[in-house]
Amino acid sequence: PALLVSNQPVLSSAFDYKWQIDKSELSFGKELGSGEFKRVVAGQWRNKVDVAIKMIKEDVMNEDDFIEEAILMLKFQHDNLVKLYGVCIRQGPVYIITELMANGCLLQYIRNNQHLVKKTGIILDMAIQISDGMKFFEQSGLIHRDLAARNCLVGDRNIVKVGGFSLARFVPDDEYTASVGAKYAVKWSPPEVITHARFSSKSDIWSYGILLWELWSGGKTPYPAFTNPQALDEVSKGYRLEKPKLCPSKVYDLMKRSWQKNPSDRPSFAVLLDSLKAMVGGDY
Ligand SMILES: CS(=O)(=O)c1ccc(C(=O)Nc2cccc(-c3cn4ccnc4c(Nc4ccc(C(=O)N5CCOCC5)cc4)n3)c2)cc1
Repeated sequence: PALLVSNQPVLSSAFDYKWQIDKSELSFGKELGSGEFKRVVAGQWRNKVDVAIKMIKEDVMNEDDFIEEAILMLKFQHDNLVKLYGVCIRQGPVYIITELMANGCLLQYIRNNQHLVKKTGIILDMAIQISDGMKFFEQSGLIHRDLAARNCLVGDRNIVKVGGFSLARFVPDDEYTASVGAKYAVKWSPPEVITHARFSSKSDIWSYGILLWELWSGGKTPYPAFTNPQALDEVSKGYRLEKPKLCPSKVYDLMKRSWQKNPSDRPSFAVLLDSLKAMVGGDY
């Protein structure tokens, strides 16, 4: 059941006063990134708290979906999920105010810090933090649907959190088929999502396996030699990403388990987390 808010009164009841931020209390800094539907700008709240301000691009995205993301962030808080501070819902376009992650998206961070790939302990810890956040998603009955390095964020001291809840949805009780033909990240999606839009925590697990590959390959795009259609075709015939040079074989084993064709043959985030934690200290 979607947490759809259809109009202002419902909206303001969804976010009681303490979650509502007055725009006049915000100061705006540099643009951090901008996507098709929204911009993200650094800022300050009451001139003392560093924040990231997500602004919906006027009329290209319906506000309800945007608000739904904020409601999910509000209801599901965890140390490894980007924290919601509040929303601005009056005074024009809606803003989502979150904690500012000082080092930006994980994909760019890994690309800009290639030396990290040689530091197995640091990359392993990043992988553990993300699987911790995703285990919470899994246990909450939430599906992220767009897990990738580009949707994770890096704070200070290599703290990593899962962000980009925009496509997150609840686990469907029935056969969930999202609007077919909707735009998904092909190279991060398992076969059952591409062919039947059948999302589940097991499709998030597949994406997490791809994310592990991104981490250990220094932020390369998966299936570098293939276009999206070619990758689709090869994967459906059983082809899988090779082990990145610096990736420990035990981690690669987890990637391959995450890419089992049959969703129920893939591990849970709880199992992945325990397996990764057992590797800390060098047993990989
Ligand atoms: C210049 S680059 O390397 O090509 C590069 C390109 C893109 C990005 C990026 O993070 N994009 C993006 C897109 C949507 C939302 C978000 C995004 C969403 N957020 C939610 C909470 N916090 C953030 C946040 N924080 C950022 C983003 C960028 C920087 C920054 O300016 N950096 C440059 C210097 O090195 C540290 C990072 C610092 C904090 N960025 C971010 C970061 C670096």
